[in-house]
Amino acid sequence: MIETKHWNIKVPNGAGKENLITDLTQGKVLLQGIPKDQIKLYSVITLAKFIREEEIHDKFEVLNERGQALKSMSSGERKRALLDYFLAQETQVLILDNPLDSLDVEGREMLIQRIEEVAQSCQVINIVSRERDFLPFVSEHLVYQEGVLKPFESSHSAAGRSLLQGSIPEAIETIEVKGEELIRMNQVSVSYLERAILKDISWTIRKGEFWQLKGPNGAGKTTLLSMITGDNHKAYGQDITLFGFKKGSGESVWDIKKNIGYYTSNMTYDFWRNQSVEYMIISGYFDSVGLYQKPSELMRKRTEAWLDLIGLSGQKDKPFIDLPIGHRRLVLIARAMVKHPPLLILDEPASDLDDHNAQLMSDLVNKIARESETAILYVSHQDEEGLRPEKVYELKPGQMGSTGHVVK
Ligand SMILES: Nc1ncnc2c1ncn2[C@@H]1O[C@H](COP(=O)(O)OP(=O)(O)OP(=O)(O)O)[C@@H](O)[C@H]1O
Repeated sequence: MIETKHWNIKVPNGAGKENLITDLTQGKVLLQGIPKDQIKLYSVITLAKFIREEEIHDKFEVLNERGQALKSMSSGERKRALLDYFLAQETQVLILDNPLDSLDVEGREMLIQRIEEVAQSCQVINIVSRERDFLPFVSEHLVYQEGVLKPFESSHSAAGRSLLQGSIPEAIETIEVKGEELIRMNQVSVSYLERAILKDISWTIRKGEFWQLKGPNGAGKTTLLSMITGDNHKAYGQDITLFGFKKGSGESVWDIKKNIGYYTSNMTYDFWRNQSVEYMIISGYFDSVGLYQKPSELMRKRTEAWLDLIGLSGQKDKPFIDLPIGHRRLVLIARAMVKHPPLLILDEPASDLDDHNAQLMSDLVNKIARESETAILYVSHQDEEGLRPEKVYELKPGQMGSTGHVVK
């Protein structure tokens, strides 16, 4: 009997992961001679297809143990549910595209164990952006570069050295907030259909503070954020004060939104497909992305300074969508920051990034924290090496919903 070889393959951002996946699923590399219907692929694209089926055709093929559909699950819950669905099917080869990304510590351990069990009877190919996501029981390592699979050698990080040159460009106008507090929540609780998610959250964010919000998958981080951004009607009737406005006191959406710069990793793929890199940053000065107003000279100058800082001035006319993912991430963070909002929210900014780009991103966020008056709320289930939040707020799940704790 021939021994089954499992593979960890590191694919740096921009190396052409889609081409590799096509070659694998068509049996052109590593999997020669295996029937195509015996090769299954788990990826975010597969996940998006299942969600579309739910939305358009009311077809609910993947449910979790609570019978919940993918659409209303948290991002980590979705990943787990889809992987469970795949792992339950018999197949000769399972290709996993970044399976551990955005899972919490416990979720990662459970999943690694589950994949190891499955690997007794099927071949596993684990494609990752970061070395830390290599499956520990797999001994064969490769890296995909210039369209070719090569032997893998561990890369040495440039930790401690700043990768960005220059300073954070200044704001054009100051956005004033009265007092020292930006956000105050007092005993905030949220439930969905009898299920308690958040329990008695009391939390204050003050001007200029650098917070990390963490907690395991499904703990309620996104739900808590939606209390701040005003995107959840469950915020009404709660004791919440946002930028000096008591929630429900007649404040407009704009009264709140003008104070927030927002970035979430979904934005990297979502929209603005035909816009240039320069436009993407300039549009941060305007309230609406679609309505292009004429930028002032000063806006252009500041945008140029941002492009210099993130090392992309030579690429300003390029379509945003053609940039590698790590650069798109920096552009979107710059876009969220151009106005120096009182609060910058970064929701899972490291997801899908490789080691080098994750370090660049952390570098930029640390710099913003050091050199501006903006408060930062960095949301992630996982600690990011090199990131230096001064304060950490942690959600801890419990029977009655997650409780919140200042742990640093
Ligand atoms: N509209 C909804 N209906 C029912 N349940 C919901 C809804 N929205 C969220 N939930 C549930 O609330 C819980 C908290 O979800 P949330 O997305 O806030 O978690 P999270 O901490 O951001 O998780 P992750 O790290 O996995 O993204 C999850 O169990 C989720 O399934």
